[in-house]
Amino acid sequence: MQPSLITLSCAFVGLAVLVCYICLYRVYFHAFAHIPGPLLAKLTNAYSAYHAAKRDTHVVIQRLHEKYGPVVRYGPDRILFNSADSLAEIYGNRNNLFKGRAYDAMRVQPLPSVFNAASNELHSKRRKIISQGFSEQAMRASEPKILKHVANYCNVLFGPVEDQGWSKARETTQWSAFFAIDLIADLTVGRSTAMLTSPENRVYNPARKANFARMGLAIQWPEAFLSGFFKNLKLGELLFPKIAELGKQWHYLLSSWIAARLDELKSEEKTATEEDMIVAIARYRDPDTGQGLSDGDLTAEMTTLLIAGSGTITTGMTSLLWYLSRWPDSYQKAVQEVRSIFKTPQSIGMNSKLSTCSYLKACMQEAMRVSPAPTTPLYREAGPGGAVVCGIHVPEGYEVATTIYALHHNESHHPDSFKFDPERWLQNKEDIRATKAAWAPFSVGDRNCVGMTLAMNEVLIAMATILWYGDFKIADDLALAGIGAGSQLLGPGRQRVKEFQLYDTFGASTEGPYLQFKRREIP
Ligand code: HEM
Repeated sequence: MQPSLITLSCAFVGLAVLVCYICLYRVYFHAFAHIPGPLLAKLTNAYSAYHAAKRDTHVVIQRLHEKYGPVVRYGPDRILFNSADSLAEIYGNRNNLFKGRAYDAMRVQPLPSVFNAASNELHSKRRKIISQGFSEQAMRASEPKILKHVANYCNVLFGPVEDQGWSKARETTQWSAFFAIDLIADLTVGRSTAMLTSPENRVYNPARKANFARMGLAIQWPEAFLSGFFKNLKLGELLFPKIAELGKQWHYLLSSWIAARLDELKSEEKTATEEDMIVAIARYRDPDTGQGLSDGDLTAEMTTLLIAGSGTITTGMTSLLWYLSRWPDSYQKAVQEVRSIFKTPQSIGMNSKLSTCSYLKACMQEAMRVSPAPTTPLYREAGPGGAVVCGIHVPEGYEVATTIYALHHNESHHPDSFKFDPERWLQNKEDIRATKAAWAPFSVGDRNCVGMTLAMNEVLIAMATILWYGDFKIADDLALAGIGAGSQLLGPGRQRVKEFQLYDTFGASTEGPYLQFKRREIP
């Protein structure tokens, strides 16, 4: 039987009343009604998903804080804070805030990992296990692999030369991404992805990028990617079909690498000779139960490491390359330091000499401040009874975050915040402490980055090796030189020419810088 016109009209009016009710409630009666923010953000998370799709989340949030102040409503049930205090309160260890549905929505693997585990209990169990892969012994074991992939990276960058010893312009985002994935695949599952050296393996790159884009959308609009009413409609996947499909393909590919390594381990003698992270992690046994991780849990954990340790390193490398190529004084000081500390390239490694490269380290910290890898707000959800952040009550189930990019450009913490100024990290101890309190590229607290030491070593070793072998400069070709730069044409918040532009895909994606490299004459 056809529904009558009256039935349809009633249904339409009913729906309109419901929508009006929800809108009025969210704007005037909601627990966050008193928090300022854009009207659309108060009504729906589709507002922040729109900005995730435009990849300008961090730029928009930084501007919203400038407009509305330190607390901004960025979704119906979400507020953002912007201070060192809020960073400590939200991500500090003793709060009632957890990774919740936003992290569930990002998950593709059937089982949770250390990254998206909601409960403290599961997280601390997993963190203990994963830390086996980052122990001092594991770090020492990783050094030869780091050096091998850094050598491949340098060979490509300094590669065939064209004019007066200078290479042609290299798009460093792409090469740094290949370096990062080759290295992390080798460190985690002993796999040679050879993206730096074998063009045929680069076909995976679009799937890798799509996975990050999917994560960026899902964290902003969890209800479109989670089970329930919307999942039946597959709204997230309907709106972004290519990203959703390619993103899943990346997971299938990583799972197949992990499965292959697990099969190898089972067929090897009990003591596997190759010390990749999966060996250290699979070997772990719970002291109480004697149990290790199941294959499914191992797959979830190793997938997390493969994803977490690739895009972030790419941004770490490219932003450092960008700022050193744009700030000649800093570049010269870093070159001088590296070439005076390391007499030979063989002496570069995870050693005491590396830790004396204080200027290079300051450059890295400063690049990670101005253009940090995490561009999305890392939401935390209030548990039963709610939480209090900077004096504001957050009811159970509602979410809060301090956006790292906005914090790094909060002028009260980092004056002249868009200036690349490594000297900030070389002042007296008191000032450095204040700078550091509002610096969080690796987040803080018990869910901070487990790979932080490894990541900093990778970036420092790679950059020290590049600077040891030769020089780099901005591409001569003006059409390429500007790629990655800010410009008035890119719109508000992206106008600063010397700021390396980030594009939010959960973590940052980047384009450029295009640089030319030249080996130096070794004295
Ligand atoms: C420059 C490089 C890196 C940056 C900037 C970075 C940044 C971060 C940040 C901000 C978080 C917190 C995420 C959240 O709260 O949702 C995080 C977590 C994590 N990172 Fe990194 N990361 C880097 C490199 C790495 C590497 C090389 C690995 C491993 C190979 C790694 C593994 C992880 C894992 C497993 C977590 C989850 C930790 C937990 O929840 O206990 N990261 N990272």
